[in-house]
Amino acid sequence: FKNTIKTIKYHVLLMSGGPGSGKGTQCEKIVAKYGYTHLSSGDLLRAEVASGSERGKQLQATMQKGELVPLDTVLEMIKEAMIAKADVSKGYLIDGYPREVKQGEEFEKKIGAPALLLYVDAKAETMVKRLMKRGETSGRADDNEETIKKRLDLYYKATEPVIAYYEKSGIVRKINSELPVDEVFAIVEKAIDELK
Ligand SMILES: Nc1ncnc2c1ncn2[C@@H]1O[C@H](COP(=O)(O)OP(=O)(O)O)[C@@H](O)[C@H]1O
Ligand SMILES: Nc1ncnc2c1ncn2[C@H]1C[C@H](O)[C@@H](COP(=O)(O)OP(=O)(O)O)O1
Ligand SMILES: [Mg+2]
Repeated sequence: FKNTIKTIKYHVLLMSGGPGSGKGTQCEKIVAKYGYTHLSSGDLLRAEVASGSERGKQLQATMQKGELVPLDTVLEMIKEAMIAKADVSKGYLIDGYPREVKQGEEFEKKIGAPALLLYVDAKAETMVKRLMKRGETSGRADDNEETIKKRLDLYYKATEPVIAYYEKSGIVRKINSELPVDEVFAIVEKAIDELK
């Protein structure tokens, strides 16, 4: 694995922001326009849960509490998914990782340096409102009031420092996600088009 991952020569974009800020929504639009490979850590974890494996059961319990699953598990999943797409990928869009500074450090060590971090920013009040609405239909075990509160707390405590960590390398672009989806995407497009 180690050697394979080093041959990845395309852009790696990170999508960061709070729960319900609109990461997944913007990722879908990015994939449609730019053809990047979208890897959502949450989706990868939920797929493992859906498989019914023993590991999946443990992950489900952690996610239901709004806590972070072990770093090694999620990084290994992302790495494997990246390698599986290495031949066909035009670039990678990593959604939901890193969620803590340590995850960022390990990513750099084991995979490489990202080209851009899109910081999808919305107010806490907005995020809660969107997640409660999403919860009406998402079927997600973590889209309930109690877990949402924990996820938000953890976001401010563990994930926001990740953004400060990457700001030092000048790759952070802040995206105002209070705007309507298409207006948010216009800002995203600008940030991506500046690459190269
Ligand atoms: N700019 C926006 N304006 C209004 N609603 C939005 C916007 N972006 C996302 N949403 C809605 O908010 C909810 C959470 O979005 P999602 O993309 O799943 O966020 P995340 O992946 O960051 O948790 C979804 O129901 C989505 O339709
Ligand atoms: N990088 C990561 N490290 C640890 N746990 C993670 C993780 N990414 C996702 N998880 C776990 C904990 C999260 O609360 C849960 C859902 O993640 P998600 O689908 O990315 O949420 P959202 O899109 O609402 O921000 O999965
Ligand atoms: Mg998401």
